[in-house]
Amino acid sequence: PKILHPLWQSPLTIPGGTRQSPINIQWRDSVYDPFLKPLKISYDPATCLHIWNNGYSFLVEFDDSTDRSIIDGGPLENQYRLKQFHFHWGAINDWGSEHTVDCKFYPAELHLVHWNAVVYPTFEEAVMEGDGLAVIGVFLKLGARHEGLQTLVDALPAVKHKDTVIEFDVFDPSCLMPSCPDYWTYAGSLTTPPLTESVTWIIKKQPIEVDEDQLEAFRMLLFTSDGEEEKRMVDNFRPLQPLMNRTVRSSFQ
Ligand SMILES: CCCSc1c(F)c(F)c(S(=O)(=O)NC)c(F)c1F
Ligand SMILES: [Zn+2]
Repeated sequence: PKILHPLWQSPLTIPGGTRQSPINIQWRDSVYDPFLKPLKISYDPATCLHIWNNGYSFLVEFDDSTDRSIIDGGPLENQYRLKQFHFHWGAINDWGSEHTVDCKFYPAELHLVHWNAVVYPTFEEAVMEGDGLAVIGVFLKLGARHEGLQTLVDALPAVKHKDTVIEFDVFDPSCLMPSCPDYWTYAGSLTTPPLTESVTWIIKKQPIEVDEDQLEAFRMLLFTSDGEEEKRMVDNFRPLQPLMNRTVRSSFQ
């Protein structure tokens, strides 16, 4: 029988998929690559547009019609434009991240999605190409309240239901970056439909800290639309996928 994911009604593994995400990052198996450059991040806070509950997560979307918010360097051959960021989280603090490190889950994971506008004319086309997307993954761990995240948390009640949007016109996602420059990188895929194998993953080694109230604010969002029977938006992470013939490289020794 075809086993479908309860949330996404899509196959848990893509037939013929050789570079699916997420994966467990086994620290000792990652290979230091001295040729990896530092990641360069330059975001313009004015490119922030709105927050949207799309029924899988809440997305903070950016104006990607110019190169005002971009990343460059790292494992990338071109600069990539910021399209949106979103999170994946659990019902409780014991799990929630998509990637794991030495089989350890974090309570949540931030994804900043960028696309290769140097080579591809649209985001939709980049989603279908092996070098089309670059996603920065940042782990969230329970700790001190994150002041930068709080402005986002305060807006979440306005997007409680699926398909609700709220204007959000100034936010600098750089405030969500950990101070340590170290990262792992590997070739992978989207973790939500269309699950295309188009992502260069850049996973930051150092997590950021958020407090319990901030994680609870994520958990009060709903998968469901207004008027439907309420289903809390939790556990919106995909199961781990086989590493297959891939090496995870590290930017640090
Ligand atoms: C056509 C996709 C719409 S944009 C998007 C997204 F909404 C999303 F959730 C993920 S993810 O796979 O869940 N996390 C990396 C993506 F990669 C994305 F590119
Ligand atoms: Zn994601």
